[in-house]
Amino acid sequence: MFSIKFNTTEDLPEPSPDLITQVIGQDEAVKVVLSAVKNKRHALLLGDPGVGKSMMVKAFGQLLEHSGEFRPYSIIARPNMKNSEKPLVDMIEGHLIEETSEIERPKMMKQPPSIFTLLFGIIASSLILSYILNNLSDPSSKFAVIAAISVIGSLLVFLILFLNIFGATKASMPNSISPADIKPVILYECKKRPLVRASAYNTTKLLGDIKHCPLGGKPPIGTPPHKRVILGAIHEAHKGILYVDEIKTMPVDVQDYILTALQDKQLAVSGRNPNSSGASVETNPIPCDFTLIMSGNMDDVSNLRAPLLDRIDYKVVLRNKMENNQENRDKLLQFIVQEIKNNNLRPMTYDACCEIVKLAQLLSGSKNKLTLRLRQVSNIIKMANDIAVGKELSESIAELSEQAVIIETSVAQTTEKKSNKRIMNVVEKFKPSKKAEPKDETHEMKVVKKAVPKKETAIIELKHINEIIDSGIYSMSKQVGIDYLKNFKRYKNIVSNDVPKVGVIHGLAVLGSDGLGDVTKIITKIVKSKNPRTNLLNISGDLAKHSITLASALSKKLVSDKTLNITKTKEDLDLAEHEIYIQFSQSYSKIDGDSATAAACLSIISSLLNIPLKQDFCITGSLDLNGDILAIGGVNEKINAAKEYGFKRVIIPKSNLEDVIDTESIRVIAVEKLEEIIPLVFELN
Ligand SMILES: Nc1ncnc2c1ncn2[C@@H]1O[C@H](COP(=O)(O)OP(=O)(O)OP(=O)(O)O)[C@@H](O)[C@H]1O
Repeated sequence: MFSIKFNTTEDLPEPSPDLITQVIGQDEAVKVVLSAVKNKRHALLLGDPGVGKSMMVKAFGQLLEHSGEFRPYSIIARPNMKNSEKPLVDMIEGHLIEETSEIERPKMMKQPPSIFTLLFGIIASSLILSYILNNLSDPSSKFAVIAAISVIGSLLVFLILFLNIFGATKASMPNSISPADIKPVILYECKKRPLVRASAYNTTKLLGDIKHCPLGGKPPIGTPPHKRVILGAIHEAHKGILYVDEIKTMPVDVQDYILTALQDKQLAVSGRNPNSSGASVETNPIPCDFTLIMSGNMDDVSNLRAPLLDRIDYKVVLRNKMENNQENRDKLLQFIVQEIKNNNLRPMTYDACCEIVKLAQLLSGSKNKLTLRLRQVSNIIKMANDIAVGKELSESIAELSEQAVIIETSVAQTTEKKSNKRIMNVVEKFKPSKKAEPKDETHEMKVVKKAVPKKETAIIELKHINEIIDSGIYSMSKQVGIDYLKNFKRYKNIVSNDVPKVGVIHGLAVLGSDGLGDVTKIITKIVKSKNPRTNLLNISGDLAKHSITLASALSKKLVSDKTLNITKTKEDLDLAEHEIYIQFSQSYSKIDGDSATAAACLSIISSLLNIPLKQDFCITGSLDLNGDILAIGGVNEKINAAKEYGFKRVIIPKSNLEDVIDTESIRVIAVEKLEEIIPLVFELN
């Protein structure tokens, strides 16, 4: 399996701390994007979720920190004396030194206590007052307390109301500006080449904002505009990388702003919320010369405006699977070791690592491939770790309570003269929460020590991985599928048997996006009718409907042309006077696709010619008009379903044979043409 032998992953070398060497299976993409970043070209990373897009960008950030010269800089904001609504933002190259000590850092605005605070205060003080008064017997003391609290309360109410109601009015009055209000503030200090990450939907984080001031935003009560400027990620990424993920959610106006920033290499910050006092404030353009890397899934590109897409030089598609060879299996092993180290997990046994490789095959859909959707694999490893650790804990706790019972009994027997309190003390000490070492180590306590859970001994074993895979807990659709099969399978009238039936065949389907196979019974009945047509029952998806209609036409043609080499025909067969009913029996979940065409075609032929079909096999395969059996998806899930229902044979397209992972306890027959299937499935004698 791997080029190295080991018992557990603890025997393997530690992973490299360099993130770039931790990215596996994306060598081409890494090379391309690395050169893009070095040459300050913009890039778009596309690929399935969890294939390592963010990880790659993080790795580039780590590399950039150590590459080339970088001159630190700071961004400061000053008040604009001519127009206070247009604060001035400057970039200062180099380290901030003492002469800029005049500059202060922006603090969060202190807001006056609200009316709610006032109400809360009144209720709280009334309660305290009533409590105090109840406890005072002297009437003069009661009077003094009431008077004192009334004076303090009135002052507080006045102050709060003044700040809340008259604050804004006061703010608009001509004011004298204090020196603190004209001090410049540091908005951002950049000491190393930045990698700034922002989600596409977070407009404020991306483009910056001007904070709201409930007091009107003018000194002395309000906060001056230059102190309310918040820089965006595009400004903080100046001279570095701006990484924007989730491009699907990027609003069109944000795309336009980014476009402007890319072109002008500068962008002003203005208030984003029209209801805020910041809406009327706008800074001068602030430098933002960055390398843009965006990422998303393949379909998300449609959300990007053409002019922005045009300015992205590199469009890199990340792979979602790699070849299953020794080199890549070793890489997968490296990934397991990394995940264990990076997430502080327990070591994993050799067998469990092999099972992860098998899982990677299954998730890739082929024996010859390994999935690169590694977040999913990582999640499974983490959950298996939780089970391993959880089992250890529960075993220890069980062991602990067992010991406690033994000791309780032995203490009771051997120290009859001692008081009950003493016994209770000993039993108390068995509790694992008591960490303190007993001073006087008695026999009972030694036993207790033995029973305290041993730390860090759990190992992730094959059974833990299998528990996660079998439960399907890592995928919602898998769980729904498992639940469906568990609760519904027993009602399904599907049994592998040796009694051939006319028009009845077992097809195979995959339920849900993450795939769980199921067997579907297809039944065809022909009835005499003046209206010759094909009726489809319980078939939901459009593709399925079209393909079964096609299968019906093809089977009629094959029967009328007598190309199937089947001599027996129904005496009264006249296709012009028959209506065909095809039913996907007990198929209640949405099934789409064309993988049931071969099965449906055989079922119709069986009905048309009145020849029974054997009932000991399942079949999957897409059929084209030439009678060729073409590849289908989810072949492994389908084979597993056939096994689950007890079938001994499964017919699959030849082009899928190389994907088949496990052929244990079932005969897999690969076919290329419809003619090849005829002798395998019809009871011709
Ligand atoms: N190619 C890879 N090499 C090593 N680990 C990987 C790789 N791809 C994914 N992983 C693991 O999966 C985790 C998630 O990957 P990452 O966030 O980079 O995926 P993504 O492609 O950005 O996903 P999304 O599109 O959902 O944001 C990583 O932290 C890492 O543990």
